[in-house]
Amino acid sequence: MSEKQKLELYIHIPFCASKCRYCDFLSGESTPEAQRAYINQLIEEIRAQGQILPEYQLSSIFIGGGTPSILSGLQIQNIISAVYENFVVEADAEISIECNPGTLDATKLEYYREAGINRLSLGLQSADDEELKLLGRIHSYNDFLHSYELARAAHFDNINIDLMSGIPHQTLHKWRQSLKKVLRLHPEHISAYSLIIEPGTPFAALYGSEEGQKALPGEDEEREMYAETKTLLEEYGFTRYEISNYARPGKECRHNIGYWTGVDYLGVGLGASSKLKHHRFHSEERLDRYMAVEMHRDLMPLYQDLVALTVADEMEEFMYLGLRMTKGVSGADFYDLFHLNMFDLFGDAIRKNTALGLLEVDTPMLRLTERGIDLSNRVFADFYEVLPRNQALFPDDPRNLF
Ligand SMILES: C[S@@+](CC[C@H](N)C(=O)[O-])C[C@H]1O[C@@H](n2cnc3c(N)ncnc32)[C@H](O)[C@@H]1O
Ligand SMILES: C[S@@+](CC[C@H](N)C(=O)[O-])C[C@H]1O[C@@H](n2cnc3c(N)ncnc32)[C@H](O)[C@@H]1O
Ligand code: SF4
Repeated sequence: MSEKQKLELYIHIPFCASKCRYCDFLSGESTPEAQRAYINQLIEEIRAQGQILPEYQLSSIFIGGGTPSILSGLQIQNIISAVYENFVVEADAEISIECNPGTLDATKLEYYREAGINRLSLGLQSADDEELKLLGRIHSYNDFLHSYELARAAHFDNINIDLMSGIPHQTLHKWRQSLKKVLRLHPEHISAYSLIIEPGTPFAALYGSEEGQKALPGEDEEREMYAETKTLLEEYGFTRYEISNYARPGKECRHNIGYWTGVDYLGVGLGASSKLKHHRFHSEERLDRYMAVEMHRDLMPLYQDLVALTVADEMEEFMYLGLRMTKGVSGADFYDLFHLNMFDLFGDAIRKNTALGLLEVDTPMLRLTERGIDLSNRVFADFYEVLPRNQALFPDDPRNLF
């Protein structure tokens, strides 16, 4: 029997208790009936996808949202059972679920464990109650502590905590206080994101204008927060392995590493993104239309913005996604995948950014410098749509026809 290919599965749960004021992810309030109907449709989709992708086996499953922990433990278990019934799942697969503080209880956690979930991601965002209120979160720091203790009591030994810096009126001191409170709990993983003011959110109306921006920490302060995060977390035994992600040894998130290293992934549920068989697409984003897809008949109505990736697209992705990781990208891995020399192919971008002190070469690795991490978007832009898209470069690849 031929060996199965590696696939990661993302499962989207688009429900939240209430909408946070900064968030533009695909999620909203709903009724228990709507949630039940959605889960039935999601399970139909999982069945249908399992049937058309028999050549794959799952190395990770990530249940994200929205707020997956708003569902009952049994509902989550039913979703995961459907995955096991329709896909081959590797024995040591990483199975994560995102949980919001204040929505967990011991029973839900018991169901999660029984279902095989082995990693929890808790969205704390801030350990300061004033900041939580300003963000529009439903929980207090004490609610979070309670959820965290329940998770430990249920023997979860791989817990991530999401935090956000750059919150309006946040100072370096306050950020440090949040980090320290969290570090005292000894989680295995911390994601520290910078708040992005997303168009169309209440935060965009409040803080998007020139006047509003004055409430946000300035660029220098943000950079200081960033530097402080690394210093403090390293003191506590964490390593930064990606621009926003820190882990204790061996606790890096395998699912997210897959996104940055070009592993195929399938997203199921409303608006989920996929990269599969040299194509990129995402699922229908409108709930009524998602619910109307006849999963057992034809999945095509589900797929939006389907694009075929050329070899050049995949080479560029290898660079600008791989460079997000602090260890960088390997010229040897590039050669194994594409049979070309990464340092020649991207010579201009590499020379320019090494001269600027933003990239460093440590053969066979190429990685961002500390300064390069601060200015990563500038570096990534030099690897985006720079290769020629013609037959001459890759004469044998059938994907050039696209
Ligand atoms: C989409 S949420 C889902 C998890 C869960 N509902 C929660 O909020 O805790 C995943 C993470 O994205 C981050 N996030 C959401 N909106 C963001 C924004 N505008 N800027 C930066 N990070 C954001 C938060 O840290 C959040 O924990
Ligand atoms: C911002 S990340 C947070 C991960 C977290 N820090 C951790 O270590 O587990 C997770 C969010 O990204 C989004 N996401 C991840 N994979 C996705 C996919 N394939 N399609 C759509 N959204 C996705 C979801 O909104 C999910 O809540
Ligand atoms: S709980 Fe998470 S997904 Fe829901 S609105 Fe808030 S940040 Fe967005």
